[in-house]
Amino acid sequence: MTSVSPTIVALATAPTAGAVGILRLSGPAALEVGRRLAPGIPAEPTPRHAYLATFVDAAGRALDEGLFLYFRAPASFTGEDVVELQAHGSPRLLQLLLARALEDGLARLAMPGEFTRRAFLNGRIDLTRAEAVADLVAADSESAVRAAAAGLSGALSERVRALEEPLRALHADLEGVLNFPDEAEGADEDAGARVQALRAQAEALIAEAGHGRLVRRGARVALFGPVNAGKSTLFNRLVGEARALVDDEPGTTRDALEARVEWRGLGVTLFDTAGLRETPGRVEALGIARTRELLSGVDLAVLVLPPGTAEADAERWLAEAGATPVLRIDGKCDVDARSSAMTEVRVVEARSDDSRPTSPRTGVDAVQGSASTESPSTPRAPFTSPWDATSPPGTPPRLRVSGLTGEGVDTLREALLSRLWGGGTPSAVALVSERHADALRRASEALSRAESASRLSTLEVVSGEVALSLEALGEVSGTSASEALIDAIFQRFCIGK
Ligand SMILES: Nc1nc2c(c(=O)[nH]1)N(C=O)[C@@H](CNc1ccc(C(=O)N[C@@H](CCC(=O)O)C(=O)O)cc1)CN2
Ligand SMILES: Nc1nc2c(ncn2[C@@H]2O[C@H](COP(=O)(O)OP(=O)(O)OP(=O)(O)O)[C@@H](O)[C@H]2O)c(=O)[nH]1
Ligand SMILES: [Mg+2]
Repeated sequence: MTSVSPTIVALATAPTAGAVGILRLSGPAALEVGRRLAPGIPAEPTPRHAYLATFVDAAGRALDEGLFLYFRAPASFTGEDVVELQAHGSPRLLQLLLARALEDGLARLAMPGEFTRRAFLNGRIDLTRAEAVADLVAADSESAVRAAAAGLSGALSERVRALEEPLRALHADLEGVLNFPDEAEGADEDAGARVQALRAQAEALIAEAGHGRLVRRGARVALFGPVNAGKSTLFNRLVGEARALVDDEPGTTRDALEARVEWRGLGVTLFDTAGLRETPGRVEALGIARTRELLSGVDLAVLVLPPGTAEADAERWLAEAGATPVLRIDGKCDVDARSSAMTEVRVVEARSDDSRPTSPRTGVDAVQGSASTESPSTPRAPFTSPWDATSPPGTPPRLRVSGLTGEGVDTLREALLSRLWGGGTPSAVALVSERHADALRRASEALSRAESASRLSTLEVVSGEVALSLEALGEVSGTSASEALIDAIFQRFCIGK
């Protein structure tokens, strides 16, 4: 395969000015083309040795002085001969070098992802690792970097293999019993149990796809609630900059605003939205319509309620989020509730000598695990804890936050992370993509059919389903990926990768 591939060339670095820019060649003519650009290089250069060389144009005029690297097949990234010219990072200079490399027709421009595709086709990396290369290039948060790096070193690949190998062994056992019933007698005995165990493993991987998506594209969190609740003030506080306009006039925010932050390595896109109210003006109503649309597409909505909000109103605002999970908080908690209070708050306050709920971990608004900076068992004076000590017994405590003073904001951040992520750290995740999850689902479904067939049907049927499951799994690792699937995967890469 290596010897018939045409030689490809592309810039391996971004087409913007940088300290160094790299032109990379892969294929049988890589060295020849490379030496035309760097004639001072010996005909048989030492592999992996960095030569300082003059790069020249077709007329032999110097274009740059840079490093020349040769990797001899198969000990290279692609498994083919690879040559790199590491030049100064002028985009124009690199264009000239690229044009020169193409000039004699010995090499053609690489297609997107073609270097990595060759690494895959030449057996250097499997499909999940090739995908991790693209994930790493696209990573824009620490958790995305770490998860992709884990994928590159084989985290997902190994888990898929831990599924694929026993499944293949099972298939071989079943086929053995079917084809050589005498020799292989009994090899199918525990088939049902083996299938079940493998299916559980597949399901566990599928369950990680949600986290994979969060890590890959970051979480989306929107602040919403009635006008003037202090959403924009809180947004600015969470972002750490005065991004949103704040004013005491209700209806200040019209267009939703977004900002990207990184919390504990997790990328989070925060949205500030137009406040909701019953009788908005025309333009404001448009903003409110946008708020509703946005709420339907986020991972988590934060309902910011001003002090003294009546429960019936709170319920109404809650409903605006539709199916999106909501974390409800009491905003402007620095304001003395008594001055702005409505009846409900007074009723609750009359009971403020009630002991705090024993655990804030129950219910939807709870902070889980060590993420909470507030120990639920520590007794505290009323109004100093970010957790509302005055919540009626039996209801989950609500977080009290002030965007103005910053009170409760750290706890809110942890509560958001814990709701988005649950326990553990965002970095320790296998990046299961939608593509992987889809193939794993098909593998799991086939196993489920195999499992019932093991009770109700013939061994042929069981074995057939196990084979289907293997085929679906092979789409994850690449062992049975079709040309079309491989095309689709590598087209997402950038040129030069
Ligand atoms: N300059 C440069 N930096 C780069 C790359 C590159 O191609 N060029 N890479 C491109 O993505 C990444 C490094 N990936 C690489 C992966 C394998 C091999 C390689 O030569 N593998 C051989 C030998 C292994 C060994 O010596 O341990 C092999 O697998 O046989 C090289 C780079 C990131 N940095
Ligand atoms: N005391 C106090 N005042 C606050 C707090 N947050 C906001 N405010 C004030 O409340 C008013 C409204 O604040 P915004 O942050 O603009 O409220 P909003 O929810 O974004 O309002 P709209 O965009 O109009 O829906 C401003 O005068 C803020 O200074 C807070 O935590 N405590
Ligand atoms: Mg606002």
